[in-house]
Amino acid sequence: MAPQIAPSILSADFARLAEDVARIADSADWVHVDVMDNHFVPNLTLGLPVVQALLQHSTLPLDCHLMIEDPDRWAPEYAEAGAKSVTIHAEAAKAPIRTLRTIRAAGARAGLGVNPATPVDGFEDILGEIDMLLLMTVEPGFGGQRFLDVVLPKVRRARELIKGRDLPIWLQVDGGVSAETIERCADAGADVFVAGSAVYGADDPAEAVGKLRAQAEEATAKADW
Ligand SMILES: O=C(CO)[C@H](O)[C@H](O)COP(=O)(O)O
Repeated sequence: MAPQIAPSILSADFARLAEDVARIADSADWVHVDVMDNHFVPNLTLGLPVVQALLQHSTLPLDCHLMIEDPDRWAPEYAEAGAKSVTIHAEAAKAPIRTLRTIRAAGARAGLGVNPATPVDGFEDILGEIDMLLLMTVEPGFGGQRFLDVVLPKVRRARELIKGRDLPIWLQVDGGVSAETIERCADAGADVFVAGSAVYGADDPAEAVGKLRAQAEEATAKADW
């Protein structure tokens, strides 16, 4: 799959979300929405009502990343509301298989997210339930953090597992993805790139997306996976 860019609105202006989403509508593939509950992560952002409102204004599909304590309860609601991708965290879900299946049944792509210190090998047996694996490349909770290089071997390992099973699973990296780090992520095997501050911190967010995409495409073309 060609690399996809998913700007995170965590770094957008929360008072002008619809306008900030419109700024990347012609250049990005997804709008990445960070839902945080101040329990799973030490930050509070937005929830279902804001996602429902954004769905009325976005021409891009929404990729909802639930950094919340009870994803089993809430994930199906995001999918039913119209989010095209819903990611739950492995560290938080109590019934991940049931929840992933419910997300799919509601017509959305089912994502499983893991924090930097969570290994991916334990999830090999449930890869068939997943449409996207999200590897956090910072500790979740805040935008603008420094990329954790220590996660790159896990990106490689995840790509190997996906390839070994010949499954059409997307591999997303999230956190500290920028012009400085995106090539290393693509080289290791990522194909969906979340970028918050690198996009919304730029003077021209659409142009920033285009540059990130070009870098990811070039690195992917040279990669050995
Ligand atoms: O999930 C997140 C934080 O938990 C954000 O999506 C992520 O950090 C994006 O922001 P940036 O690109 O600035 O790191």
